[in-house]
Amino acid sequence: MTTVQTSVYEPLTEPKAVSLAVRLGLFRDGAPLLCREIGDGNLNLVFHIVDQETKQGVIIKQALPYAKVVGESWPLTLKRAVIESNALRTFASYVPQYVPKVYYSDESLAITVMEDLSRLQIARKGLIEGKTYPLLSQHIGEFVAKTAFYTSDFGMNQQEKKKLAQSFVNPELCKITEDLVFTDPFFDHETNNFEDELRPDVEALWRDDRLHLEAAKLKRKFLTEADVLLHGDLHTGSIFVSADETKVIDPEFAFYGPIGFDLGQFFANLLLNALSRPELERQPLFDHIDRTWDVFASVFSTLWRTESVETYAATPGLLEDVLRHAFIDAVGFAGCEVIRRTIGLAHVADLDGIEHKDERLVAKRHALRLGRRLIIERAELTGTDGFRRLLAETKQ
Ligand SMILES: Nc1ncnc2c1ncn2[C@@H]1O[C@H](COP(=O)(O)OP(=O)(O)O)[C@@H](O)[C@H]1O
Ligand SMILES: CSC[C@H]1O[C@H](OP(=O)(O)O)[C@H](O)[C@@H]1O
Repeated sequence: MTTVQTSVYEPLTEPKAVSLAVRLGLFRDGAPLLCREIGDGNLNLVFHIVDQETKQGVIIKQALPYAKVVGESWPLTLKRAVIESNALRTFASYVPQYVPKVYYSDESLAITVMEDLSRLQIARKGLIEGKTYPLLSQHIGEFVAKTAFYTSDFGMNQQEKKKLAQSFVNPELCKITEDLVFTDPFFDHETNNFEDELRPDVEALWRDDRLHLEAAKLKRKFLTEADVLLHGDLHTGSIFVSADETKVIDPEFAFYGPIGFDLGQFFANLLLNALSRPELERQPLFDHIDRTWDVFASVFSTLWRTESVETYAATPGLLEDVLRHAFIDAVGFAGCEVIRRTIGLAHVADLDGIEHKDERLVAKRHALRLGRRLIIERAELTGTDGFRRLLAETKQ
């Protein structure tokens, strides 16, 4: 992967981002440039630089040496910028239509310079506004199927796969997920963050041995299964979308992990949006879950049958076994994500944005019951209609 190493690290400011863009020749000479730092995520700086005449823009994303959401007391590797730019390039080799173009990256500055996607909207924001995005699930199903298959031992040379997996060893970012998704919300941990009124519900989760056992099994999978190259944080805030285009951003958590993980994160964030809506307005979210799984299973199966490099791929029953386990795991991972986005460190605007406190608490209690059942009963779901059923059954 070509990542340049030129300068000594310093966090950029808006004027410095403009100077860098000019130095890199990203704009014509004398272009009237306007730069704004627009990062609204938990970790990084994002500079949007636009030529005021041509309206053409670029994005410079820069990692900070700490987690922005917490501050300097939480140091974090700058290497995540290299992981992010390399993941975007790797994904682009399979599904260029679903990722921003990377123009340049610099390891020392921890920057990725990429395509400006401002013409699109972050899916979480649009879904909160009630938009439906008819192609979102078809595109995400295809994105996950192709990136998973082509980076697996079935879709690429198995020696090359080991080398690729090595280049995506991402211990510090994985540790964040191991803690914030799989551990802290299930125990009385200082990173947790929830309304006082939820304490009895949360304490019940902390005492729930059955839940602990199943969450532990899912965490173990996340820790040990180097199956496919994952995005690693595929929530609706990591997806830009419009009526006809979808682009996945922010793969700094990329690593080799269990095939069901990205699907589970995506399902969970659709469910969190469903929980934030009146019942009668939830159908588009269920439709997205159904379609994501159907497209994923269909594209993955076709690639498996037509392009597999592994002798055993033709063994009757193996593909069905892989898909079945991917689904069960995705359901369980979705349960963990639903719980952590409700009571853990990093929340979602879908739930936190519910204005009326009583309604917000109702939705959050519902989320906790749903997450628990998804984790515990994951192997009993026979298809994506199980999400609908569990959401209905966990209503108070
Ligand atoms: N390629 C892009 N084009 C336009 N805006 C972007 C682009 N990448 C990121 N952004 C903006 O910056 C925000 C934060 O980016 P993100 O990659 O999610 O950062 P973080 O890693 O801190 O979560 C996004 O929500 C979006 O508004
Ligand atoms: C301390 S990181 C918390 C949380 O933030 C990440 O999301 P994003 O970078 O998209 O804002 C990731 O989900 C982490 O778990």
